[in-house]
Amino acid sequence: MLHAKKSAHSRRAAFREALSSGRLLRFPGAFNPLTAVLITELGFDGVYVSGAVLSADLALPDIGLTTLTEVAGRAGQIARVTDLPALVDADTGFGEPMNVARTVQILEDAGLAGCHLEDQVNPKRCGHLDGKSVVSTEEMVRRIHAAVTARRDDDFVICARTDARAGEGLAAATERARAYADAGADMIFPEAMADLAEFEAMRSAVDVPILANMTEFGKSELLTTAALESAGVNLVIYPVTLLRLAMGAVEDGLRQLLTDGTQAGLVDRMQTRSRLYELLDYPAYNTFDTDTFNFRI
Ligand SMILES: C[C@](O)(C(=O)O)[C@H](CC(=O)O)C(=O)O
Ligand SMILES: [Mg+2]
Repeated sequence: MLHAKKSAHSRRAAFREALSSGRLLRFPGAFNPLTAVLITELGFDGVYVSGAVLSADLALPDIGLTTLTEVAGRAGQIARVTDLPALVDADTGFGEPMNVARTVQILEDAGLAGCHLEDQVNPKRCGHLDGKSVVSTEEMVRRIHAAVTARRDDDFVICARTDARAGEGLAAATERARAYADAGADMIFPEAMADLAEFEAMRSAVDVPILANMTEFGKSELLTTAALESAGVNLVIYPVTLLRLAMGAVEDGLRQLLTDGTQAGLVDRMQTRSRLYELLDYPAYNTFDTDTFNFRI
């Protein structure tokens, strides 16, 4: 009811422990808090808060237009409804290393379990598009130092993402990953790996956990959890999957509504009122007032 039961710190500690278990953790991208409730109920290991989704939700392209306040606000709303750890996309950290430091503290305050910071230049773009540029390794190391030094909870996970694979090749990406881990990053997010062999190469390059981004319509082959786990990947995100599914259904539904002049033919595909109320834990609010849930559905 109302909120997560576990403190942010205990969720972070559990996240750390799970990351070192050798198990693959599955983090679908929640496009709103209600989605995070469903992700939790169905037994996933965590919730991802995607920058691409956050900007698309505002009808904006993912080019760094969203502000720290917007990202922290939405990520906080999502993190507070689940006992699972929530990992948020902090893009390039919203500015200079000093901005990165402030970003980390604000995301900690918002109850997140961790964030990822990437080595792209500003304005950034989706990691699966062509034409990306990255900052120097030294500049990214400064971002990581700022992040690691700023956090007040040592269990807050700082994940460093490298976008170097596309422009500089796999060897450069693994070299950067090593430098980022040496600088104190807790996890590496190698962006736009082509296939399992590339994840394996990244796995042997670093000792810290690694993250796989299974985004659709991108540059990575969509690999199964079994394959990723066998390659030693620690965490998989499905960042935009649920938004794409929902928007596909929304568009189909709108078209059918226009054609049929009624939504009657769509009702079978909808989440029912009773399922929605179950997810909202509606009856539990009778703890406050027994007249709250006094109807049948
Ligand atoms: C993971 C990602 O950073 C995101 O914002 O979700 C995106 C996903 C996408 O655009 O498909 C990315 O840059 O890979
Ligand atoms: Mg992103």
